[in-house]
Amino acid sequence: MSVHEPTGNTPDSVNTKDATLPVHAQSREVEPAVLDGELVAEPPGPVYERPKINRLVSRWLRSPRVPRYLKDRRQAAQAGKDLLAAILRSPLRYMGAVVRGIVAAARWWRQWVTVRDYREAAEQAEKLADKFAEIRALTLFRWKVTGAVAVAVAAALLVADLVHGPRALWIAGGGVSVALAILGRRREGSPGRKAVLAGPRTLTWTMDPQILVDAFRDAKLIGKDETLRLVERAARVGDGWAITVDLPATRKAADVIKNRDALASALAVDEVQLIVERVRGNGGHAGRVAMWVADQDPYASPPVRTPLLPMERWDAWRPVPFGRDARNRRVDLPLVWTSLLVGAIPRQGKTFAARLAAAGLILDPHTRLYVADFKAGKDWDAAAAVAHRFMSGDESEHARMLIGWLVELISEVQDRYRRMRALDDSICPESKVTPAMSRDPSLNMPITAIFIDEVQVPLEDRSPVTVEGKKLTAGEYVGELLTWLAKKGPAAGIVLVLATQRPDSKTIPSGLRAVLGSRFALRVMDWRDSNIILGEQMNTRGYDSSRLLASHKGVGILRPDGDSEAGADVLAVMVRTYYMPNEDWQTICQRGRALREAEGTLTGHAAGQDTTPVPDHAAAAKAIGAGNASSRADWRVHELPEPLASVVDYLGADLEPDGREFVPTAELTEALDLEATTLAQQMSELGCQPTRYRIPTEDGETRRVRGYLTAEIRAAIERVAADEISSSDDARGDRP
Ligand SMILES: Nc1ncnc2c1ncn2[C@@H]1O[C@H](COP(=O)(O)OP(=O)(O)OP(=O)(O)O)[C@@H](O)[C@H]1O
Repeated sequence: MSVHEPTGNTPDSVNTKDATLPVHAQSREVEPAVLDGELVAEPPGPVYERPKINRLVSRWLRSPRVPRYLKDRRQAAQAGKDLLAAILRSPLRYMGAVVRGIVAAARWWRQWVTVRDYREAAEQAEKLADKFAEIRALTLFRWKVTGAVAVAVAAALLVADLVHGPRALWIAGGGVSVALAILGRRREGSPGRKAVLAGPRTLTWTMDPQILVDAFRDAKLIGKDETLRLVERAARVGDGWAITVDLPATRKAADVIKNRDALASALAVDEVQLIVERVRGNGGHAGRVAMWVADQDPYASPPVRTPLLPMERWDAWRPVPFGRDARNRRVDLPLVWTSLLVGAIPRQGKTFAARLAAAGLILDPHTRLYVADFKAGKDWDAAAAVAHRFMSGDESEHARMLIGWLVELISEVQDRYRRMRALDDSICPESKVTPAMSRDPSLNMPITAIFIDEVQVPLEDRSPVTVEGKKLTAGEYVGELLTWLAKKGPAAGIVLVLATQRPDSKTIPSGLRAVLGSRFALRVMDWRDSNIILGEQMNTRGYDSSRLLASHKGVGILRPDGDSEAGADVLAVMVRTYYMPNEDWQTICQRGRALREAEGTLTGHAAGQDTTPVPDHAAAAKAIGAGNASSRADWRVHELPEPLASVVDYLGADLEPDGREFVPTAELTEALDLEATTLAQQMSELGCQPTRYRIPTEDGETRRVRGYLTAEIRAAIERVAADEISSSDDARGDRP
């Protein structure tokens, strides 16, 4: 029931703003406000009927007590197959159990008839000689009992045969075989003879779950007396077997992922064949593991061509088809609102991977492209037909040209933010470009992607540039501009895709790496390089791209942006990129050009208007705050002695004043593979003394550990830099 407000003769004082202001009473007889109302019955709220049967079905499906094979058709089919296989194998298994039973019974009888226990007791008490006569008598007696029982059984069988016919013999034989089968059944921990050098281990866990449990125990993923719980029985999925199990309480699925190699060894498969994932969300928990074991190397098959090839066009806002995982599931890569770093040693497929990302954007005519190919090959040439700006070369002049582009993009981003602030909320609800805004020609805010292949070339360029009176190398300036763009650009619709052959921290500034959202690491030389691309400690979580095989071209570890839909569920995934040879790439670029011509969005280099932007360095320097930029760059410029250089490498952005405050010695020794005493000695030679510091532990407590304050490490770097400068000044002074 609700009371409706009066509408007709409402006094103004009730509804107008002024009425809320205090009013001085003119006289005592103030006319009271007359509120006119009407009682009406509240209309009944909508009743959403849920049929009972639906409720039952949903409870059935959600109940943890109902086994999976009664909920899922695939699991039911697998259960049926398993049952059939068990029935077919049962005669053999029965025979095996009977034979084992006969052996066990014979062993027992031998021990009994030779009075083994009595004899051993006498031996231990060193009274065998005294008891010898007794033991002999007992042995004789037991032999006689055996003979009597054998005669009695034979006689009983003969009588039964004469009275009831051979049926009786069959029944007796059946009964004895059942007893023997029970005696010889396989039990956990049952003793058996184990071969010293058994044959090769093979993958038989799909038949015998005990082998899976043993493998988890052997890999030390569960304790000796712990076991697994089956969530989804082993079933054929694609070209392999999938199974989902629950670990014992307190064991973590993350640890299984981390120790995938040990599990692969215990299961006798190559680690590329074993995929281990956590089951997340409603159907999963921190101890639920989904495993998939491929029948053979999943990357040995011919690569799959990109599905973009037959597409007429693509929407840049949709994640771009990037590749397939080992289970042949599609892996898409969101690009808008994020940025991508691709790293690997040469000839592993970096350019191919970066081109895949580009292909999706090329097929959207509302996307603007900047392509800088510092590889100076012909891999990117076809993109010149669609790119707003294009260059190919590895000289200093190209690095300078890139600086011009980046400064232009910084002004563009600032301009976009300014204009977005002025836009109506219905068009621009947050300070972020939306799909509609990016396609509106009047707003001129298209998704703008900049692809830089072999980005280490401009980042290592030592030619001097002067920005607002400050002297920098071109490489440092490029690093700072890229860092700013990677930080601020994505929300304004700028996508950065950087590919590098040298993913070390001296080349890619840690500040830049820290703000690149998505990472793709193809094969690298060691785990440090892998961590530099994928992020700190990723090797300890089971993601190390140095373990990939050289023959697996295009296979890498993709760590999607944690903020994106793809990155919300998985930390990282191993993927083999789609194969897009040059002719497919050229076709896509030509199609992209035709689309842009039709939409009237062909601009810049592709449209023959290749104007070099006039860089507004003053605005860019103001934006990136050139002052603090150089202090960070200093760490890279100066040649640091070991172990300081490795510490700087390892800590990366954590060493910034707004990064970590303290780093434990144990963490450094593990990361740098150094003895604690060696590290302490070398660091103290550089004037860096360890200290004790309280750090939070996993259970919420704090613990005092030894380590270094990052401020101390920064001070040591500055001392080295100061020494270097003074020694070079001295050297100059000494010159005649
Ligand atoms: N997904 C893939 N499937 C199969 N082969 C691939 C795949 N991606 C790349 N390749 C092969 O790997 C080779 C090297 O690729 P690419 O040129 O991209 O390497 P790169 O890492 O950029 O090398 P560089 O560092 O020398 O520039 C290509 O010639 C291609 O044949």
